[in-house]
Amino acid sequence: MLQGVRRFFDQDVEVKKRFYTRDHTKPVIYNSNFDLFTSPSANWRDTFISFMAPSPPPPEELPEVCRDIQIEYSKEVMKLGRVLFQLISEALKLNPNYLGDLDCDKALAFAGHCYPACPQPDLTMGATKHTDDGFITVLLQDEIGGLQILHDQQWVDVPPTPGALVVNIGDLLQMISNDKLKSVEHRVVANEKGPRVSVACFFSTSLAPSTKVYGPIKELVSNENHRVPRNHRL
Ligand SMILES: O=C(O)CCC(=O)C(=O)O
Ligand SMILES: [Fe+2]
Repeated sequence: MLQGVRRFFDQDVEVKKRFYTRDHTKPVIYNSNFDLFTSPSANWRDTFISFMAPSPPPPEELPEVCRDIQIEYSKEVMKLGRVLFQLISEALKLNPNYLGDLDCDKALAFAGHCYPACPQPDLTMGATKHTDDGFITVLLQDEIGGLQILHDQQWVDVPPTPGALVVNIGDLLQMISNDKLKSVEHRVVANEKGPRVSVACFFSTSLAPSTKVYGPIKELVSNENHRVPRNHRL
């Protein structure tokens, strides 16, 4: 999969610019700094994004150099997601199908990132400090490294392990778990070595307008840890 992402970014600008857009209704959204106009600072990173579930784009709309692997990889991540949400449900002492029944495992956004080699890495960030806003993120990173999480006010490296995936809890899962699970703050430092590539698959809500309301799961709200419900319509 990482080779497929490298193949996408290695293409000629003339080929890539066909996908260049900030319009989220397009099947592939390729740009530098998808949050350029809302973020306080820019990232040293380019990204292409597609929404692969529940309604994937027609295969011919995906970049030819990585479409087969992108489709296959996304299917495997969906299968993994079903198991992860069962395990997380059990960890929360809920019925194993609980989070699946809430559709936490139904919508997937695929992001292929490229962090170019940076001549002055101490002057910028690959990705500035943030939390992911969905339920969970399944992350595949190459061997270069740079991902860090904030733990006890200290930045801790998440070193790349060949064949391993990193799973992050996101804001929505923190909210519905009534803060039992924490959405981890993380960032990516820039590097003189590169390009670094990674794939972040976000289990989130579908982009389609929905009347579904998510709030803290009632079984997880007791008298001791009661909080003002923060229901979110998505
Ligand atoms: O590239 C990485 O290692 C992290 C990417 C990330 O945090 C994100 O896409 O939200
Ligand atoms: Fe992230």
